[in-house]
Amino acid sequence: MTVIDIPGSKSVTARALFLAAAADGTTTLLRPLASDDTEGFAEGLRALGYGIERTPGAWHIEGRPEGPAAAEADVHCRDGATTARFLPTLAAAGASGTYRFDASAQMRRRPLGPLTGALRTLGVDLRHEGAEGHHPLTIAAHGIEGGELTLDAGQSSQYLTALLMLGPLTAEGLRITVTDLVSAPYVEITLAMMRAFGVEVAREGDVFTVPPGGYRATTYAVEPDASTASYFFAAAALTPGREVTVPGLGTGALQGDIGFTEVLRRMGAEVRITEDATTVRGPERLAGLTVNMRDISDTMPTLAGIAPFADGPVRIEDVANTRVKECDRLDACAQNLTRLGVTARTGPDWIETEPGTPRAAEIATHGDHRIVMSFAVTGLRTPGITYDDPGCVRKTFPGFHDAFADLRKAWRA
Ligand SMILES: O=C(O)C1=C[C@@H](OP(=O)(O)O)[C@@H](O)[C@H](O)C1
Ligand SMILES: C=C(OP(=O)(O)O)C(=O)O
Repeated sequence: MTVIDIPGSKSVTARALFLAAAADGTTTLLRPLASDDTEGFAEGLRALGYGIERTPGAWHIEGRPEGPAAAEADVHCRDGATTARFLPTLAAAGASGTYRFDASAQMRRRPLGPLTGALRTLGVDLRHEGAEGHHPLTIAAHGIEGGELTLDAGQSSQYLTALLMLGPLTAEGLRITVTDLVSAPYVEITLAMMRAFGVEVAREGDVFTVPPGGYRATTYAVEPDASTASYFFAAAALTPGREVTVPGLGTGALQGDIGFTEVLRRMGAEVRITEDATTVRGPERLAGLTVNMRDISDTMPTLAGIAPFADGPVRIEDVANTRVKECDRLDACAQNLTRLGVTARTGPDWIETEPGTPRAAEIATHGDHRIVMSFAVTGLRTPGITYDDPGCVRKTFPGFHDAFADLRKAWRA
């Protein structure tokens, strides 16, 4: 059995930073993720005037229920959509101040129109410099009254998460009716974490009612990142008789991406989930399958990376929004599988692969951490895979290559 220590969850760390910054008091965040996305989030908070101190294994955030301390700020959100969507929302709730937000070239292309539209509906003074619904943008904060909203979160659940977290910072609270929702388990993370910071959201079907009143500071332990864990679980699934155990992700895990292990189970892997750990053991043969990954689409590339080794076709459905992530992931997966000599087809919201024997090639990463990490799993069975930008793993897991090399070494021994 190989025990893997997976760094903290990006999604949980980003939410915790937002909630801690807005809370009344100082929050201690245990085992936060230190990666480009979350460092970018913390840097943005500092630019807005929030105090963050670090001690080994912990970040301490001074909450400011009244909003940013800075009267003006220029915030670069890097390549992180949580930063690019959550931080402007936090700043908009401030009593006064003018804040400009920009992001990487890819993040500028990624949409946030339904979120900026909703903020404007709430009376936020928000101006785009270029295309509507895209970075860069400037917000002139003057507090938010609150009220009713209708939101289409069919392209990204992050719009809904941002508005839910905003709710307690408005004078009257928010009532949000959601007409469509993708990546639904991420909203469950949001609701659970808001509860940990003292706010109970009432939910009736598609309607979320968020009370005013602000957040309470707390001590919060970040669980390991379930999407990151998927590469190690997939590695076990690809290696008959090998086991990977990830402590800290058990039956109580907040992240929906732990559901990737259910996909591996359907393919034949043995999966054991206890209260505080998940273990995957590789089967003799991997079965093909058709699977809907709408809820867990960050793990779509992970499955694409091992799909050629299944003994039947693998078809992944309902993942249209993976086309507006760090790259167009459906096209990037198909392109790289083709480079490896594997037959892959895509449609508007699906990808399908045929069984094959990948051969060495350079992976076109498109700057996407998940493309690198997914094809690193393929590389367990395909010597000679290289990447045009291996360093882009820094977005969520700067230590990935070392951790994966350690796994390979352990299994060779
Ligand atoms: O809320 C979050 O932390 C996230 C939500 C998901 O995005 P979408 O809702 O845009 O699919 C996921 O892909 C992303 O990595 C993190
Ligand atoms: C899509 C991702 O990130 P984000 O949307 O937070 O930039 C991801 O980490 O796979």
